[in-house]
Amino acid sequence: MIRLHAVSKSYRQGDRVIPALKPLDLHVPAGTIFGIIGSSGAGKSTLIRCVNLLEQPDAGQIVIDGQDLTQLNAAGLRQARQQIAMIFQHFNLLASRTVYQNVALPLELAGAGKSAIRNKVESLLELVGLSDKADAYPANLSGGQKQRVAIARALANDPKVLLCDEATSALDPETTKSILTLLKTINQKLGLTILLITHEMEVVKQICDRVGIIDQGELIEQGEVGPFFANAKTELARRFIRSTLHLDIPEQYRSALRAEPGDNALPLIRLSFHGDSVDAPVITQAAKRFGIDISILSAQMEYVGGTKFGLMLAELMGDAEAVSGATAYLVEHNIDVEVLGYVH
Ligand SMILES: Nc1ncnc2c1ncn2[C@@H]1O[C@H](COP(=O)(O)OP(=O)(O)OP(=O)(O)O)[C@@H](O)[C@H]1O
Repeated sequence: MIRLHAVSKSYRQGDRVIPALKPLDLHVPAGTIFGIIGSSGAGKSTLIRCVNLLEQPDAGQIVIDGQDLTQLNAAGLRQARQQIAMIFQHFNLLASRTVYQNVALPLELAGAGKSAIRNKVESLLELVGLSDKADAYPANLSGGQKQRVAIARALANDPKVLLCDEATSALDPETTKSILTLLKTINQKLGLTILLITHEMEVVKQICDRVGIIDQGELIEQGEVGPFFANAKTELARRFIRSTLHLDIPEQYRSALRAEPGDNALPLIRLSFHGDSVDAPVITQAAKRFGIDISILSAQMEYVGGTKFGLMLAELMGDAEAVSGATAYLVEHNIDVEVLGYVH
């Protein structure tokens, strides 16, 4: 549905050239939800704004539903954009119009008749769960309700593609969940293709089918969400994945933790599981093989896209040689091991 071929973009500030996107290919299959994740300044906004030519790329092709947008004249582009809706972090509603009038606006601009507009707006407000707010003004709505109005408005012209520019970044976690659930419902009910950008891996985890990670204008890794979470290759991807797991060191350990090993000190380690390592009984095997005890302080396992991954905090108890043998054994079995310190 969406194909980008060798799309690149730089900004110019006086004599300075700021590269924002290096030549980049992307394919978002019809009916899927594709999430682009990256840190601040990585190029996410530039990328999504290039997809509907809000930002003009320097080079490359942007093909939506078989049509190369870069080849269209102004009228053709206006027409093509009816198929590509967009929602934003700050909702961009018109403050002087009611909810009903905001959703009706694209239909009015497209020249629809009054009764067609009424039918469409009513069904859209029902879809987003705001039928009772038709006459309210944006100022009297919560952030989540505002985003629901923006979604209804975006769907008014039956687009094939929905672009979401950090659509949940201004919302609290509960509201974020409900908006993401709504986006998934729309994706499934209407077969809408969704491309979203976010800096939160939770968003990807909750609704995306595929994910791409962007760093300094480059799409450095992409794939289906399950395998991506299970076997991310780049350190940046692994860092984003770890950010969805929340394992704190218990306070009593934190205060006893030292950076240097010493006599009778036990290493406290963080194990990251991904891919095949999760199902294998590697922990017990390591303990048996090297004659050590492993005390698990806390663990979090997650299921994403049908695969498991997770983190564990554990203390290794045994002599130094056995502990380092066991650590190497865990690494050999596809587990990332990080020594957080030594408990004295
Ligand atoms: N209008 C502009 N003029 C000059 N440089 C720009 C402009 N817009 C973006 N940039 C630069 O391009 C690079 C990519 O910016 P972009 O906004 O696409 O990143 P981002 O991943 O969306 O970041 P954030 O999450 O902070 O919004 C950055 O180095 C940014 O400073």
